[in-house]
Amino acid sequence: MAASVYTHSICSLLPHLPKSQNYGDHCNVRKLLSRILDSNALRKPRSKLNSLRSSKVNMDVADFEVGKQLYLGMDFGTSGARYALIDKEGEIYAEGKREYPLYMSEETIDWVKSWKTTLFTLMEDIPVGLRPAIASISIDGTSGTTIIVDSTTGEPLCRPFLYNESCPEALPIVKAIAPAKHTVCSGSSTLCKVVSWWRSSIDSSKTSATLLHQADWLLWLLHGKLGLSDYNNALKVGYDPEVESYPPWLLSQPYSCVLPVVLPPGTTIGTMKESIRSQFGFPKDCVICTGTTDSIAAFLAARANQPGKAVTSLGSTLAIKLLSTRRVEDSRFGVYSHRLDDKWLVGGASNTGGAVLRQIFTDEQLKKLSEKINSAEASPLDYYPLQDIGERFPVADPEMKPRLHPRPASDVEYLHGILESIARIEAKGYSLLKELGATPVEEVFTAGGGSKNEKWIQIRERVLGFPVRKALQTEAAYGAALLAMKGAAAER
Ligand SMILES: Nc1ncnc2c1ncn2[C@@H]1O[C@H](COP(=O)(O)OP(=O)(O)O)[C@@H](O)[C@H]1O
Ligand SMILES: O=C(CO)[C@H](O)[C@H](O)COP(=O)(O)O
Repeated sequence: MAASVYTHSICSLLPHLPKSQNYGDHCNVRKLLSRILDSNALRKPRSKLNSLRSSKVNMDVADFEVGKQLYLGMDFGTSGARYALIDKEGEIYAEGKREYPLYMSEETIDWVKSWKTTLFTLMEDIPVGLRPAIASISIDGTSGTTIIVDSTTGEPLCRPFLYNESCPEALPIVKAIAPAKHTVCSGSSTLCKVVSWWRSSIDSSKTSATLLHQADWLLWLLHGKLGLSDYNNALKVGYDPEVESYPPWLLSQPYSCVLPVVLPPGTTIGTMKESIRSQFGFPKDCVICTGTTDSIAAFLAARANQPGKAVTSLGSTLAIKLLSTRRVEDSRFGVYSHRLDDKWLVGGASNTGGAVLRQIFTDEQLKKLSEKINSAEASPLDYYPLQDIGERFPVADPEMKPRLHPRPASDVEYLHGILESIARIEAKGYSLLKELGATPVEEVFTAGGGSKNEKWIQIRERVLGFPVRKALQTEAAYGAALLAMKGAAAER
């Protein structure tokens, strides 16, 4: 028992490893722990582990026009959280970011405490002089990050299941009830996580539980109404955004009692809790709106509004979103469609991406080495960059192994090979969407931390074969702020 508890606790340390994987035969648990504690994010001495901050006020508060309304978006990504404060013209008044502080208890990261602390730390970073003008707030989070909470208190009943964790033991049960190739038929789906929790929890928890996603839970902290989600976050538990309801095959399950009420993204839920409002100096009519997922917020930020336009989020993970007039889903390849008003955002999320780069290079090294890459030349190196075993898209294979060798003597060549290999995965993703019937891609905008790498954009344009450029707004927090603006407009 001790071993399994310990393994379980290590699992939450290494979110990129499948939850139910038997670490006994994969690696020494101590080695896993030393790896996460040695990673970039944890190199600072414990005393320095308070969250690192950067923020920018783009307008002089003294010039702020009285009566003007501002809209606050917050993005809770993989490695940290950001906020953007904009006006109705989309002008950024202030923005900031915080890395997640790591709270350890018995070798386990307390992600819920980290996210909650980061939420209120970000709110403290917002210039006091601008807070009275904030009309509405929305939040995006990582998709499929699942928190089962007590329906009365909102307190988590177990540790969260992170976005890229997999519960393969639940997959046969889900496949037995869902239509073939449905979005939930993936080990990393929210429904597999709910089934996994349901099978392992005691009866008393079952009757008093509610499912929330990361963004839902953070928004609940601000508005205080439990059990509300949006149809982007709820997609992977089985909600059908086309008919705006859960399907009968899901409602007939015993665990359907935990399912949240689902609203469109950017819907006003209510005003901010008075205790928080008065503590931070927000206005009495500041409304909290339903959120979305991080890669959809990044798409919204890019303002790509024509079918055929796409956004690739080069964050910790590679997520692609193509605006299509046709809905496509095929869990065999990790392809699903999110609804965006009357169109569909077709795509998927790979486990490749920036987090693999960060395991090998610091951001400063990435910048310096990238400058030396000849982006016009194809790299002969063929990798499949993953942090560890398991891939979600464009191949849904929980057993896929990372391939990052042979490593050349030159770090410039090595980085070139990794960036080009990730570009090939991106290209495979877009050609797969076309094969499955989505509107063919014409142009790709780039969001996320990797969007600052001009050489990578040039490599990707060569590999993809169509125009690739950096989005005007590359932060998902900007997209969440646009959702807040939508919610406030609906209130007027
Ligand atoms: N110059 C760069 N070139 C390529 N990738 C970069 C560069 N700078 C940062 N990154 C990558 O950006 C990622 C962070 O992007 P971000 O959008 O903040 O991620 P997330 O929100 O998913 O945590 C890191 O994993 C890092 O490797
Ligand atoms: O990789 C991820 C974290 O960054 C998420 O899976 C990402 O949100 C993609 O999910 P979705 O396509 O549902 O937005």
